[in-house]
Amino acid sequence: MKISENNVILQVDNVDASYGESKVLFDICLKLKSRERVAIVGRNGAGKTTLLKCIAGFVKPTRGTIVYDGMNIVGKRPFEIARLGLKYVHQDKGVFQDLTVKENLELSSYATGDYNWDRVFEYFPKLKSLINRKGANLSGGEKQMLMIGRAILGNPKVLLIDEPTEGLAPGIVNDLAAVFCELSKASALIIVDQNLSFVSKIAQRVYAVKEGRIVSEIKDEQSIKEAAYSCYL
Ligand SMILES: Nc1ncnc2c1ncn2[C@@H]1O[C@H](COP(=O)(O)OP(=O)(O)OP(=O)(O)O)[C@@H](O)[C@H]1O
Repeated sequence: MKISENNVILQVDNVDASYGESKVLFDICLKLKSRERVAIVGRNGAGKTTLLKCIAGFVKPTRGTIVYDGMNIVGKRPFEIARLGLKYVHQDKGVFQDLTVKENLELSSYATGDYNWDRVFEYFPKLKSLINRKGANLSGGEKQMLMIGRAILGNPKVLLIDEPTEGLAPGIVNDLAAVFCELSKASALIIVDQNLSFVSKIAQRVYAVKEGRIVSEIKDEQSIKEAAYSCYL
């Protein structure tokens, strides 16, 4: 592991990104320390998912650098970045619908060489009882558990998680908050979420994004919720 002295595992500097002629990210700079929990908030279409996709290699920035574990990863392909230990949990994809929970986990184990499913079941005991159920027949919350469970195989250093609470009941959202705090003992997390009460429970720092730019960085836990609202105005 090459984590730098100040413990920064991921550093994004001056990143721009476009879809064709349409520029959606402007001069994005952010950093993430080892085992830190950072949230990104902002309105629909602000560019949050695009930012995660740039970091994970699905969208290539038109400018800037993304240094992960001491290495500029711009231009690397998503599977290469995942193999280096930086995993992206998509907003609505990631569970193979026709495969069972077991088969879904097997695919990730095959890719990572990590067959320690006990760790997955420690975080998400319910998955054990659903082991033979097909992905298509899982509830939204169960799918979310499976996607995160798959992502933690291989012990990633960084997890990027896109809208984990979307469509989930409040009880499950609370459980997820506890799981994320536990997960961050092993991996640093960047979570994109519009649920500000969830964000204020889990995030140690928040970046607010508006129209493709980071408009504020909020470090004070007391004011995370209040300040995060500013990017919705
Ligand atoms: N594949 C694409 N091709 C063209 N434009 C895109 C594509 N994906 C996203 N966009 C546009 O880029 C902008 C940023 O989208 P992005 O999905 O990153 O925003 P977001 O903040 O994650 O939004 P949401 O909260 O609704 O998921 C939006 O204007 C969106 O329409």
